[in-house]
Amino acid sequence: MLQLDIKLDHQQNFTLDLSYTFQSGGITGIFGPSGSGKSTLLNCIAGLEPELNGAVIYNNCYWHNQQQALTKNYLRGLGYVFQQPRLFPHLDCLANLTFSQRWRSSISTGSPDIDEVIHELGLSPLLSLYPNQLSGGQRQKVALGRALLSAESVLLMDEPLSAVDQQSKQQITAWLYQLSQRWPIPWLYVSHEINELYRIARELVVMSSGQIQLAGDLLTLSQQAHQFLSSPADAGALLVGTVVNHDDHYGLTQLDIGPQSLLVERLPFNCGCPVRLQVPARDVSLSLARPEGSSILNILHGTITELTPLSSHSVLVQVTCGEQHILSRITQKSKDQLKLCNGMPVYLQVKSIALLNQTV
Ligand SMILES: Nc1ncnc2c1ncn2[C@@H]1O[C@H](COP(=O)(O)OP(=O)(O)OP(=O)(O)O)[C@@H](O)[C@H]1O
Repeated sequence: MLQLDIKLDHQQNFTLDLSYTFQSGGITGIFGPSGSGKSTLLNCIAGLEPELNGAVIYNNCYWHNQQQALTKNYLRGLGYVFQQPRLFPHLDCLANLTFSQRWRSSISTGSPDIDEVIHELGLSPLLSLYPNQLSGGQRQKVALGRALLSAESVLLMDEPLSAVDQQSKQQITAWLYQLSQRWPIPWLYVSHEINELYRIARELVVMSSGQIQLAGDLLTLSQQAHQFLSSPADAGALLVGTVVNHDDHYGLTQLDIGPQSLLVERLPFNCGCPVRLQVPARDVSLSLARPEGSSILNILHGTITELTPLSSHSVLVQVTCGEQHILSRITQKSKDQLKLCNGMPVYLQVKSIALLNQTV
């Protein structure tokens, strides 16, 4: 457990001021606009902010109290992936990966060994290469591996996959999620991509102007996270479903989301498997009567629970279906023509559904 009650002034331009407890086990996603203080928060934990005031307490041990660092940063047992990979240029990949292992006093339960890190990050062909022989994405993977192999107490990850291609990103986030389930240490993961956090996080912290605006269980907070997106086009709902049936003839899988079902492209999971799904708001349309003769397979019904103007021309509509919420982005004109308001029953046509994670 990592407890923070901290304050930091950066030359009177910016103040970080927050109190929060990061639990062990499961990833806490840190989200917020540029300049909201996400990196500064990680640096405070890492002992890299000399002006820090307040308390940083790891498992009842004060790392920092008031204006004094009580545990040197290299003795905190941290794994830290910085925004820039910061590899040692004179060491090859293998030596970079293993560099910090010599400082480890113990190996924490559930942590990965070097073979697993090399395999999961696809580093085998790179081991004898030097940082200047690597692409940006490859350098980031080595930095991630180095952090995972050096961490004993806390993992700090500042946009660790921002330079990695989409396919590798999906594979790596799936692995990091599994890892976070078996390795019970606090794990802070900064990303600008809310979908990346929807894939891996258990908790979400949303920051703005150096303060925490929202914090708690990811599934609960995902309903409000769209307020903080820089682009409304990214808005989408996070849903939890369960595999109930496969239709091999049509290559489809049926997922239950509460009392209603969705059909998605055939998934390689057994019945009963829980999954996290994302439904982009731009791919959900609304109608007052059940649509007939549509090629869209997924038609749900629910009740409007929130209407949020996104601009003078578009509106984000939250529709509650059982205990889950789906977002639909429509035009202001459609909203006016249909006379949509809170409490109104509507049908939703869902055009696309993305699988985020194989488990909840
Ligand atoms: N050493 C410093 N001296 C003065 N101001 C700083 C210093 N480091 C950061 N800041 C300021 O602190 C604020 C928060 O910066 P920080 O890097 O923590 O934001 P962030 O949320 O991580 O942003 P991004 O998402 O762009 O990485 C910014 O206004 C920045 O200009």
